[in-house]
Amino acid sequence: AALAAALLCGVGGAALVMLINEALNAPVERLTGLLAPFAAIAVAVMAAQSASWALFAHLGQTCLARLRLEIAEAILRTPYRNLETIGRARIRSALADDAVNIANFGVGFPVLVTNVVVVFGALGYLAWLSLGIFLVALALIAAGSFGYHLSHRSVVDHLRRAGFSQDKLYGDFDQLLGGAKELKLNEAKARRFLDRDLAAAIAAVRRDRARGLALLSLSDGWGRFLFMFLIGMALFARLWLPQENAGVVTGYVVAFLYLMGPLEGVLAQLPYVNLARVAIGRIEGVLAELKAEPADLSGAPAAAPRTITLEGVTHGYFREREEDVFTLGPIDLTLPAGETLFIVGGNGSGKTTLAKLLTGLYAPEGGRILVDGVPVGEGGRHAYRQHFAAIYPDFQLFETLLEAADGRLDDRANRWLARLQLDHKAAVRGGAFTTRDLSQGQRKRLALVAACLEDKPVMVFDEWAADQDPAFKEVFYREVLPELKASGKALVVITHDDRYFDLADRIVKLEGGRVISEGASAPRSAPAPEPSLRLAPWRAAS
Ligand SMILES: Nc1ncnc2c1ncn2[C@@H]1O[C@H](COP(=O)(O)OP(=O)(O)OP(=O)(O)O)[C@@H](O)[C@H]1O
Repeated sequence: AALAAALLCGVGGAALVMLINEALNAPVERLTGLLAPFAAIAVAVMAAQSASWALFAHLGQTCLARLRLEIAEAILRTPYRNLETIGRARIRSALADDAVNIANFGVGFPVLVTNVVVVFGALGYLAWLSLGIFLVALALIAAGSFGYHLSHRSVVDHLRRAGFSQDKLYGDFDQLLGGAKELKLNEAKARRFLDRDLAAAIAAVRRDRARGLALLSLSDGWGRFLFMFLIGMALFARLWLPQENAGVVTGYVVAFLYLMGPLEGVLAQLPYVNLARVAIGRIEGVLAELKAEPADLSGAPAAAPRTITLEGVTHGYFREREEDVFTLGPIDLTLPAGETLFIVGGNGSGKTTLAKLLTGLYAPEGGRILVDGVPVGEGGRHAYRQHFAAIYPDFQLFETLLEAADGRLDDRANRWLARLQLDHKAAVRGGAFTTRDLSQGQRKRLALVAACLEDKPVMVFDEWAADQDPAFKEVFYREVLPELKASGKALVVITHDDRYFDLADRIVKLEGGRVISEGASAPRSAPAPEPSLRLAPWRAAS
């Protein structure tokens, strides 16, 4: 419908050119006969134009909404490791700028269609007026279009390059917002970041976009020049084609002048067409990388596992810059229901990586995972992940909680909040936290409430207690964990809190990606040695 309305508008526009020319050359007695058609076509053009613009705007926005949902769905369905390697900046860029460029094209598309139809209709009329002049005009237009086409290829190249620079820019914006505290505390650091990193990324986008658009304006100017040339050619055609009558020449000049508007409309839309072309390519690229992992989403939740077993499981990170690979494993580990397993080890020893493998966020590169003796295949990983509730150090605290089966979510949540000494700060009403604006440690407690309410058979805490005060650490290790354990859950606790190692049923210690010890209890760490790196003493004011 949108396209039909745009076509109608274009055909009406071309008809108006003919009518105007007729009216200009018609004797007065014929003029009355042309008045009604002129008025009718003018009204039809206006109505068709409004309709096509409104419909295309609707189409553009619908397309934008669907695209965003499609990308969001793809983000959810792709393996987690894929998201880490593609990077947030690129995905955000696709969701924001690229998608908007496509929607903008949707808004401008009727202008393009209408104007292209007007241009072609008027050209047809001109061919009918005089084939000789028309053929010369056509040859000129063909030559002009070729020049246009050549410059457009490099326009698209520049715009594509601007897209890559934009990904980097989005990454820097993340750093600017995420690192606002650090930047405010250190002016030199802020200036360096702003003047070097951010300014360079902004300049790169500006440079490539500006070059692309400048090149486009050159070809735009070339198009306009060509048009003037065509008008001149029609004006002076009688010098070379004396047999042409003045009426035909007027027809040409009027048609060309009338066409200036539509042609400018087409030229003005070309940057948007190109931006949209580049954006579509980039979104397709991101969507292709966001390949969905096979998953059966319809299945009923599986029964709680009695044991989860990792057999020779490995995972490697390749870091291009250092040409280095960190490999975790091979790891052999069995986690029975109701067991509290502590995973300990130094920074970078692979604890979080192991937790990501255990929870199914990473697919094992080697080895396999078994649930009650049955291997978890590629297609079963989605269902497998549903056995876990985990709080990672970079947890996300969602405002709303999942509705409980018994419909008493608020009661249960508020009881948990009281247990975690947060009832004076926040509450759960209508399945949502009343506030999330709390301290980091308090927000982590809210995340703990959300995780407990999910009521999963296995819970993973990745350094959960690291930012809790000593009193609450005590509550967490001595009350919350035993209570969760008593309800039959398997608990995996990644921790450095050696004061509480005695609470573990088993402790696994990692070093350099390998299990170096595993046992019912780990030796308490020896008293801390004298620090070899002393902090510089405060310099006394001289
Ligand atoms: N996203 C990543 N990309 C590439 N390499 C990574 C990534 N995450 C971790 N690594 C590598 O894996 C190693 C183990 O990281 P991991 O996060 O598992 O350690 P960890 O034991 O949890 O450390 P911490 O106690 O500091 O949290 C790191 O030393 C690092 O070399």
